Amino acid sequence: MPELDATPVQSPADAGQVRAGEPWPAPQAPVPVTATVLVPGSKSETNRALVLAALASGPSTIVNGLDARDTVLMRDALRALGTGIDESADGWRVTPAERLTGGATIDCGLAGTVMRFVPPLALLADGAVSFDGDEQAYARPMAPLLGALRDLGADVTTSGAPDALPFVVTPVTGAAAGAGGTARIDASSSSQFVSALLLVGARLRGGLEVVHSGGSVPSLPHIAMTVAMLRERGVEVDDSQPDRWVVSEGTIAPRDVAVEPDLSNAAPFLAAAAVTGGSVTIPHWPAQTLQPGDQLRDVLAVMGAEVDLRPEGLTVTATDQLLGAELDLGGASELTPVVAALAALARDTTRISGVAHVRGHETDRLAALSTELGSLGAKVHETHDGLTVHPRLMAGGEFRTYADHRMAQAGAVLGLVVPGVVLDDVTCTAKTMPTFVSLWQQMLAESVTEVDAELAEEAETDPEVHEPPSILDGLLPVPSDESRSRP
Ligand SMILES: O=C(O)C1=C[C@@H](OP(=O)(O)O)[C@@H](O)[C@H](O)C1
Ligand SMILES: C=C(OP(=O)(O)O)C(=O)O
Repeated sequence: MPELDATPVQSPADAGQVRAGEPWPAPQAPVPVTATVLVPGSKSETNRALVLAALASGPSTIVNGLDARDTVLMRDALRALGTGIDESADGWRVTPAERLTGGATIDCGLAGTVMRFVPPLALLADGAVSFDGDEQAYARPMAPLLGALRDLGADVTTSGAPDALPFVVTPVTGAAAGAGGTARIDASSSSQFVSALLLVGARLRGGLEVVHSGGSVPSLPHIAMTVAMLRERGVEVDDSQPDRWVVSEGTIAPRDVAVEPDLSNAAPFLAAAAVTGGSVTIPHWPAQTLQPGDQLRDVLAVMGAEVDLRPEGLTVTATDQLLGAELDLGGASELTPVVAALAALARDTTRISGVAHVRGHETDRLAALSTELGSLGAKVHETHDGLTVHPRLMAGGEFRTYADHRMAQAGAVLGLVVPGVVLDDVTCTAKTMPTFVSLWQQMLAESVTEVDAELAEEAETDPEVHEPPSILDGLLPVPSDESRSRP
C-alpha cells in the first residue's frame, strides 16, 4: 500500500436512481463495451488502514479511502470506541483514543471486516462492547474468533445462536488486562479470523501467537496484506512457518496512506469487456499489489481475453473466444460470483475450486450462484469446494441477489448479453460500491459515444457516407442473440 504520494482516485457520487427492493432491469450492451472506469478504493485496504490508524501511536491520514457501507460501519465502530475521525476533501484524519472506550453497541451490518476486525479491539477497551448486525450476518461464521477471544481472557456472551452475532465482549480487568499469549483457531472458514487477531496483536502485552489447525486457510493473500500493512507500520511479524503467525508487542507507527483502487470491484467492468467483445481500462491498476483481485489478470487471460498492464492502467480486450477454464479461486474467492457469470457465457465448461468457504460469505454463494445461473438456463453443479458451470443458451428472468453485492455484479454482467435479466435488488452493491449503477451506466454511455465517434470518423474518410449515423438513433444493428450469449 503506497505512502501518501499517489494520485487520489475519485469516483462521482451515485445518482441514487434505484431504491432498495426496486427491481433493476440490467441494461443490455447496445455495442461492445469500450470504456475507462475509475474504480473506488479497496475495501480491504481501507478497513485495515482505519483499524491500524486507530491503534497507532499518533494521528494518520487516509486518502482515497472507500466510502461505502462496509467502511462507514468501520468508521462508526471506531468512533464508538473513542477514535477521532475527521473527514475532509484532503482525506480522513484518524486520531487514536488515549484508551478505547467500552459501553457501545457496534453495528457490523453484513461486513466481514467489521464483525471480525473490531471484536479483538474490545480486549483493549475499558468496558464491555456489544456487537450486532444484519439478520443475514447472524449466519456468518464467528465461532473460531470468539473462542480465541475467550482464550485471551475475555468473557463472550451471545444472545442468539451459539457463537454468532449478536454478542458481547467483556475484556479482562485488573492486572491481566490487555495480555496477549497464544490463540489457537480453525481459520478454514475465513482468513479474517487470523487478520483480526494479528491487527491487534502488537498492542497486547507480550504480543500474540496465532496458530491455525484444521482444513486449509482460504484467502491467504488477505493475510499477507495484513502482515505487510503491519510491517509498514514498524510491527514485527514472524510468518516464516505455515499456519502460524507471531506478532511482537510494540508500537504501531502512524502512517499517511493512499488506498489503491479495489481490484475485486473492477471484476464486473473487466468482465463486461470480455463478454461483449469490447475493451475496458481500469486506471491506476497497481504494478505491484497485495490485493488478491490482481488475480483477475490471470483468470481473464486463461479465459481467452487479452490483458495488458501498463503504467496508465490495466486494459482487458476481448478476443473472439471466451473459453472455459479450470480455476482454483481459493486465494481470491471474492471473485467467484463474477467469474461464474463469465463461465456461464463461455464456450465450454469451467470448474471453479478452492472456495468451499464462500458458503459463509454474504450469502451461501455456491447455492445462490447455482440457483440463479440455473434459473437463466446455465447448467451448474455445486461441488464440495466450488462450482462446475456448463454454459447453455440463456434466457432472461429474475436474478436474485440475496443482499450480496457480488451476486448483483454477476447479474449485471449476465444482463449485458442475455436480454431481460432483472435483478431483484441492485442496491446491495452499496456494501462496497454505492456508485455501481452510475458507473455501469457511464460505462455503457461511453461505449456508445466511442462507436459514434468511430462512425463519424469513417464518414469523414469515406466519401460515400455523408451523414454519420448515430447509434443513439438506433441505426446500428444490435448484436444478434447468438452473439450476445456465447455458448
Ligand atoms: O480480509 C479481508 O479484507 C477479506 C478477506 C476475505 O475473506 P474470507 O477469508 O472470509 O474469504 C475476502 O473474501 C473478503 O472479501 C475480504
Ligand atoms: C466476502 C466479502 O466480504 P466480507 O468482507 O463481508 O467478508 C466480499 O466482499 O466478497
